[in-house]
This record gives sequence, structure tokens and C-alpha cells, in this order.
Amino acid sequence: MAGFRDREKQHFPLTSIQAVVDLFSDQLERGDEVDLALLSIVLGCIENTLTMNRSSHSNVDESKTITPIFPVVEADTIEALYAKFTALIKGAVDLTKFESEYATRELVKRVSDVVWGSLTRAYYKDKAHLQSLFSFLTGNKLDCFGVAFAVVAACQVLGFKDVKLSLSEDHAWVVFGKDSSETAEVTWHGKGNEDKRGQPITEAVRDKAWLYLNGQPVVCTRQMEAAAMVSSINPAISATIDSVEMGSLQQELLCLLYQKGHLSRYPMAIGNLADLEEISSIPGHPTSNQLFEEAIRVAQTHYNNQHVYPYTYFGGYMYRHKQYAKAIHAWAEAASVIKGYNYTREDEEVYKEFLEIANDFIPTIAKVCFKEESSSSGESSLLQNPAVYADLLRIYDGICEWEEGSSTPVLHTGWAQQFTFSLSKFDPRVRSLLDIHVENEEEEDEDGEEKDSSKPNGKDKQEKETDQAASQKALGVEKEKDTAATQRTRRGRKR
Ligand SMILES: FC(F)(F)Cc1cc2c(N3CCN(c4nnc(C(F)(F)F)s4)CC3)ncnc2s1
Repeated sequence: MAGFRDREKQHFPLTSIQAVVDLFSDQLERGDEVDLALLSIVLGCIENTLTMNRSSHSNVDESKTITPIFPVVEADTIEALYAKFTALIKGAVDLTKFESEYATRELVKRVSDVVWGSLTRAYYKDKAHLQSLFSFLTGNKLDCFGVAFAVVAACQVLGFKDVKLSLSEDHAWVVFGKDSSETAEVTWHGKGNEDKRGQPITEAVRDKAWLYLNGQPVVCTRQMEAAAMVSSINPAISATIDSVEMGSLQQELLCLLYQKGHLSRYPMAIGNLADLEEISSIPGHPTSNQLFEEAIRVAQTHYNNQHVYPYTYFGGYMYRHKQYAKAIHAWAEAASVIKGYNYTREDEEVYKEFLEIANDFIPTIAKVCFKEESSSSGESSLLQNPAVYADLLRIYDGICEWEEGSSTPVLHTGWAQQFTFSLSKFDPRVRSLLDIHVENEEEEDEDGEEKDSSKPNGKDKQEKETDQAASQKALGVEKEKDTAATQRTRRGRKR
């Protein structure tokens, strides 16, 4: 049974990032005995010190040098909070009613009610730093991820090894029972939605629903739950300032988890590490590029390519580094994923991602490249590249297909204006280089005669090639030039 014993105590007092990394490393070696409550309280305590009520001059002296400050975390501070958590949970759940080795729906609901019942009545739910057990125990506040995490940590304290955290790209719930065959809502989602705590996630709820990843969520091991806790670290001191020490701690812990193989089924955590490596890469660590590509491969291999964020992470990275053709290609892949979903009112987060891509990033790319073309020798290869134009059509087609069959509309005229603006910046000749094939469908020409499908766009091969050769020659189509990377300021993300 996890507990606050000599093995843990020997790491205290924690006085540096390395000391916290050593504590995590020791815990991770314990396999599924990783003590979630202990680690969450420690991380929450450090985050609280490094990000809350820090006057902006606290560690800047007259010579403007910034002395790094790392809080000293004493054993008895952590032990007291740990004891408070175990007493709250064990005191509120009568285990004599739950004899089985495996959790039941009643047990899970009871634990969720105990956590839920301890929260203060009214507070801003999407404020920062409400994700940890430190926040729960010292402020009685948790965000929606934090409630799900606290339920799993509480079930660990009660000795139920089968209750596991299940994660989508914008929601969290638990699986439990023999073979993790049962599911249960344990927290709320979004604003103005009635919570469904205690209910199972049925096939009807989950199929074609992005919020549940169409039945392909990340079901966590204990070590992956530690990775989720590290991913939920929020280094932000204010809207514009991050704690360097907290960001470094998050990066070192994610890298430790990565090197031990605990991110191998967790695309978003790999993406979070990639984001941090992009801001300040550490020698010996994997590069951002490698990590973004690995996150995509993991989603393709283990989650039937139902995850959107690995592609939008990568697209954002390519966009920031001005590799626009690769960014547009990644967004086309993201659109190919979202088109398989039906949009509902609880999908605002992924709606915002596509809104920014289609109505901000892509029009900006079109403007920048169009300006380049008119200023230089007309050599903006992007706007003359048929592959990029095809990807753009895939993005718009995917978003339209996403809307089809959905209970809530996605598109409005603003989208159409931006679509047409961006498409209009491309050289008209790229269209003649496009072969839009309709996979194994009978094609009919205008008078209803079956068209010879070997003649795409109604032209025979010979005519087609002549057109293409002429356009290619006229366009001098070549590969997108890589341009210098730009430093990215980390985009704070709602958890
Ligand atoms: F549990 C919930 F409800 F909070 C859902 C989860 C979110 C999330 C996450 N995120 C959210 C997505 N996020 C993104 N960062 N960039 C993104 C992209 F749009 F650029 F792809 S998505 C970073 C952190 N990172 C690790 N694990 C999780 S589990």
C-alpha cells in the first residue's frame, strides 16, 4: 500500500528540480504502486510557491540579475496534507460495504461525491492552478481534470487498483472492474452542461463523438496518470509571464517519463514535451520535430488515427517555423480525422482549433506568400504548388463533412469568406494540375453516358499530360523553401 514512509521521506527536504526528478524516478520504479496523492501534493505545492502571489521583483536584484528560486519542500508539510487526504477519503467511504477486490459503480460514484462535496460552492472553474491535490486540500478547488484525477488518487488510497484515468483531448473519466470493462463519468465538462457523474459512457454517447474520441481514449496506467499530472502543470505566473523553474521541472519530468517509455501510448503528453523542447531544447533530449512526428505515429498505430491534436500540434509547429506547405499538410490530416466525427455543442475546444487554422493561420499564409510573390520575381512556389492547393481543398472538404450529419452547424459566412479569400490567392494554373479522383464510383458525363473512368476530368491521358506539362513548365513548380525557425512563445492551454 502506498504511504508516506522512509523510502519517500529520504528524498526530503526537496530543494531542487533534480530532487523532484529523483523522487519521481524512484516512484516510477514502483510500477503500479506510484503514489498519485504524494506526487500531486508535491507538484501542487511547488507550483503554488513558484506561480502564486509572486511580486514581479521578488527574485530580481538591483543589478537586474534574476536569482533562480526553488522552494524548500519539507516532509512534514507534505505529510500533513497526505494524512488529510487519506483521512478524508477513508473517513467518508465505508469499505465494509465494498468487499470485492474490484471497484463497483456505487464505489466510484461515492468517491466522486466525496470529492465533489468537498469543493467550495462557487469559484472560477477554468482558472489556472486548480488541477492538483494541493489545490483540493488547501483551497477546496479543482478544475474538471483535477476532479477526475482526485477520484483516481482516492481509489488508490482505498486500495482499488482497477480504477484508472481515461482521457480524451478535452474530457476525463474512469474505467474500472475486471479487464477495465466498465466506464463512469466522475466530473463535469464545459460550461452549462449538466454533469453526468456515475453514468457509463455508452456506445451511443461515444460513437462519432470527438469528446470521447470515438472509443479510442487514452486509458492510463499508474505511470501514465503521473504523466497526466505532469502535463497538467501550469507554469503561468500571469497571462504573459511563465515561471522558468516550473517550466523546467515540467520539461525534465516529461523527459524522464518519455525515456522510461511511459509516454508511448500518450500522444498529447509527447506533444507537450515537444512544445517545451521547442521553447528551450535540452542537449540529449529528443527534438521537437521527432516528438511531434512520434505523437502522430502513436495516434495512428494505437488509436486508429482518431486523435486530432497530434496533427494540430505539428501543424502549429510548422506554421511557427514558416514551413507553410508542411503546416497545411498537417492540418489536412487533422481535417481528415475530424470529418469522421459529428460536431456537438460540447466540442467547442476543437472547433476553436479549426476556426484559428482556417480563419487566421491559412489566410495569413496566403497573404504573406502573395505579398512575397508580388515583391520578388513572382516565385512564391506555395501559391503555385498543386499539392498545397489539394491539401487546402481537403481541409475545407473535411470541415464541411464534419458538419454533415451533425446536430450543431460548424460553418458560417465568415468561414466561406476566408476559404474563398485563401483559394483566390493561388495561381489559377494550379487547378489544371489537379487530378480529383472519385474512388471507385461510376462517373457519368453530362448526357448521362457512363464516362470512361480512365479519363479523369473528362480528358484523355494524352490531353491531360499536355496540359500538365504546360502548366508545370509555366509555373516552374519547386519544393517549398525552408525558412529560418522563429522562437515561439508557449501558448497557455486550457486544461
Ligand atoms: F483531461 C482533460 F479533460 F483535461 C483532457 C486532457 C487534456 C490534456 C492535455 N492537454 C490538452 C491539449 N493541449 C494542447 N496543446 N496544443 C494543442 C494543439 F492544438 F496545438 F494541438 S492541444 C495540451 C494539454 N495534455 C495532456 N493530457 C491531457 S488530458
